[in-house]
Amino acid sequence: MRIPLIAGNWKMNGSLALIEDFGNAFSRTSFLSNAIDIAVIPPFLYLANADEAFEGTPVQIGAQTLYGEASGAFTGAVSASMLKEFGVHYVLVGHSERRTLFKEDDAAILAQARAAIDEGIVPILCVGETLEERDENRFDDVVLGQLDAVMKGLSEEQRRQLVVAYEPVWAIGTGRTATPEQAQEVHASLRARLRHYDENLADNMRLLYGGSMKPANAQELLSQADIDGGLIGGASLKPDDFIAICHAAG
Ligand SMILES: O=C[C@H](O)COP(=O)(O)O
Repeated sequence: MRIPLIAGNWKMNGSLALIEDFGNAFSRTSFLSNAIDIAVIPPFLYLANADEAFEGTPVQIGAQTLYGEASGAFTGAVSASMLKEFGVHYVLVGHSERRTLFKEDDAAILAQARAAIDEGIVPILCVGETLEERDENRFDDVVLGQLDAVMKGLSEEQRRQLVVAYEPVWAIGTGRTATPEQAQEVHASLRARLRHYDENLADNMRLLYGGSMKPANAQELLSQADIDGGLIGGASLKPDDFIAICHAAG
């Protein structure tokens, strides 16, 4: 019912050579094309090369962020229509690194999600609690608050375009993965909250897990009832690892 999505967020890593390596690796790999969706999310500068390198493979390209305005005097920013021109299918919004390092707040994240949807790009909304918030048992409030901040600002039709990624901040790049039970607990809360908006939406929305997912733990995480894919950081930089995770989902 929900097609798994495995998305590799390269963050500020990679090179033209790595794009080529991935293009070659995916050309040699066979997937059942309708069993799983796959995205590679490199830095902006490599999007055109990635689009070309992944031609003929099931991989779609994604962007790591965008700006919530259509055009104008916003030095350094990139709009949804520009991403669309480069064949971008997904865009991350609200990644914890953008929230923390680039001070993006809920209003900015909502504007980004709307701008993406208006251009037919699928926003992957990232939500997640810090270690302190988990230790204080506030993770549900934090994560559901981040979800509501975007859901409340979207129309029913717009909500249907969204993918959500739960990424506990304490598990990102730390090697410390949430246990499958911890991840499933939060995913179940997210899905329950989605039911307040629309039963059908809750059944169909894909909820990804992110945070130190790797070939060794992917299968167990992905077999949880409410985990519909992964948002992979470090392990998405090695073709063999990333492809192994894709196979675990398919
Ligand atoms: O966007 C990806 C996440 O931040 C996870 O990163 P990680 O797999 O390196 O922990």
